[in-house]
Amino acid sequence: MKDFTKHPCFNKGAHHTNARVHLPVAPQCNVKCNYCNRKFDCVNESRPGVTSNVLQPEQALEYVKNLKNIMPELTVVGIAGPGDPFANAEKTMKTLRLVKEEFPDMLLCVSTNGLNVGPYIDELKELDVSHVTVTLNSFRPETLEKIYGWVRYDKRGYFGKSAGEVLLEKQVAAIKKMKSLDMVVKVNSIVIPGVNDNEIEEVAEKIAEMGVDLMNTIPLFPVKDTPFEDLTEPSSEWMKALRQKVETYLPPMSHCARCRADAAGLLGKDSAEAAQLLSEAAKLTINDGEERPYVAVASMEGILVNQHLGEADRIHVFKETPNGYKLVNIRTTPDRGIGDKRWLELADTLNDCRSMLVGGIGPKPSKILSKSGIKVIEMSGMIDQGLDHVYKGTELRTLCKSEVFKCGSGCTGNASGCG
Ligand SMILES: C[S@@+](CC[C@H](N)C(=O)[O-])C[C@H]1O[C@@H](n2cnc3c(N)ncnc32)[C@H](O)[C@@H]1O
Ligand code: SF4
Ligand code: SF4
Repeated sequence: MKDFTKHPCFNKGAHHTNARVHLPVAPQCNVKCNYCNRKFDCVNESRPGVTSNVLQPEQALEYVKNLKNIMPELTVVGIAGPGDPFANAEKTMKTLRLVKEEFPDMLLCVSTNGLNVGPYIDELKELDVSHVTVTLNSFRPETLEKIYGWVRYDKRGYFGKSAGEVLLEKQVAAIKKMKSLDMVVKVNSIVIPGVNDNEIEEVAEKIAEMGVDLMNTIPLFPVKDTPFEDLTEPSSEWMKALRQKVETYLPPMSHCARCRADAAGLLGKDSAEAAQLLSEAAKLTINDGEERPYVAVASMEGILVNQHLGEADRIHVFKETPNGYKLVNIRTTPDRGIGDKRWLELADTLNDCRSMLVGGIGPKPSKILSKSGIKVIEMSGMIDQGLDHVYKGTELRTLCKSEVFKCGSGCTGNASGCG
């Protein structure tokens, strides 16, 4: 039986003695919170959603191994972004599994918006993930509408009240299921002045009825370039009074440090050595996808992703090395005018590539390449950015096709796709 008293967030008594690490393996998110800005590469900012690197699961395991050597007081491994663990469910579950196999006594936890955790709860339980945090900000759709720009669930986008309704329904179902499996559940509620600050007691009452163990009322941290950037952060006196109200329903958490997605160390005392280990782990070459080590790129000059596949006579092929990305070779695309055969032959030519970066692509070739195991990514910009996305999982601002390249415009084709 694991010792739950060793979790510094769930047990205040442990926060001077027991350390936690957040593994930043989950860069994507399925929700747009109007207070969140997931900016990477900012070592000086200490707030949720920020990380200096994104790790692959295997890199994360190496990081934990090295960290445990210098931080024997490490008792908790959690995943809290920088996006949402279950918008990156495969990577999250793989990371938890790897850590559990290597460190069976480590406490495992995840922090999620709750939208897509439902299908993974049984597996989390099986992996002995004991502590789950769900961010739930209101029970009222008219308030949720003000907090969430959009919600993406099951490949559909939701806006306005319906976004809040979908999110709330999934959060409530997930919390109920987790409690039925006896998991320790904490709810985070971000206190947003003038938006949900007069509903926090209502949230406390309702989650207490659902058996939630702990409530963490977090004052809004107004972040630049977010819709809530101009709101005022609630004062500590105000937060204290609020926590006293919460206490009548369930235990409040009062020592949350609003940590980064790559936080490591004792709460409020993140370790500089850990930051160094994290950056080293991010450079490790991993074997995942070794049978397809390369990435194909449609580029005119080998620097930018700037070609529609239908227009490309040559494809640049890159690989990741410990010294950065290297061009492996340039391959000729099959001749035009042979219909689908052109794309089947191209798939064969690129059978050692795991992904292809293109400025644009028609539906037919996209389908054929994807079916043959090549993940097609439409983007514009520096090739290195696309390679970082494939190899390191960093976020990519994927432009919609019309922003990148209009099929047919500037193309000698007829805009009917390149098939
Ligand atoms: C970055 S999120 C990652 C986990 C997950 N995506 C979620 O939202 O629960 C971790 C926590 O930070 C909170 N958070 C993000 N931005 C914040 C801000 N500007 N002020 C206060 N809390 C914030 C989130 O609401 C969440 O409770
Ligand atoms: S769900 Fe979490 S990571 Fe996603 S936008 Fe909201 S706070 Fe940021
Ligand atoms: S953000 Fe709060 S709950 Fe999460 S690790 Fe930091 S102190 Fe713990």
